[in-house]
Amino acid sequence: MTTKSAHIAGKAFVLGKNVDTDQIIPAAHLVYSLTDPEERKLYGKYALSGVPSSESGLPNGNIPFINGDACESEYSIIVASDNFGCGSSREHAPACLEIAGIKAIISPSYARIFYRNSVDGGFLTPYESVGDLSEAVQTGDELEIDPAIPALVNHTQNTSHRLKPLGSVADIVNAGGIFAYARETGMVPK
Ligand SMILES: CC(C)[C@@](O)(CC(=O)O)C(=O)O
Repeated sequence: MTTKSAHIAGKAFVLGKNVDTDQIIPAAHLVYSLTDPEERKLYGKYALSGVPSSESGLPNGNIPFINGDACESEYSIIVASDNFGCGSSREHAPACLEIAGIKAIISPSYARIFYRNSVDGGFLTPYESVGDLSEAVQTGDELEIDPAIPALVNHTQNTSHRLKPLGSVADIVNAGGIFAYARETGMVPK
């Protein structure tokens, strides 16, 4: 399990507000095994497949998150508007984004269940932005997250933005999830 709050760098994929779990991974795709090495790749292939094409990558949309028959995205950091991960409690939502190669999400706000699934499952790091950055970043921008500040650096636009500290979930994120954290802290046997 990688240290989830280390320096995360990669290309941005921008989304709007209220991206729900059915847009992230439509219910029809909840049939694949998450433990079978080959089947689990399909979660990456269909990640964000429920996002309306007109909103995919914004501002004028129609930017594919996954190209062709690939199961991994060229993008590593999602920058979205408010209320990311709303809707159902499916853990497949953060899981499919991790399988597709997403390391972190930046949004002003999250649905609580999606946020905790992301952290506790060690799937990806959900950073809260200070304000909505979905119009300050463009899909394809080269980003880097400095966890020490924390801050988002946009190397393409030569800008930087404050992020809210991870706070109480930092130790769980750094451990790579709640089970690793529980073993590390002796809450459960190693
Ligand atoms: C059980 C799962 C398929 C669920 O029904 C759970 C939920 O609705 O929170 C979903 O749609 O994600």
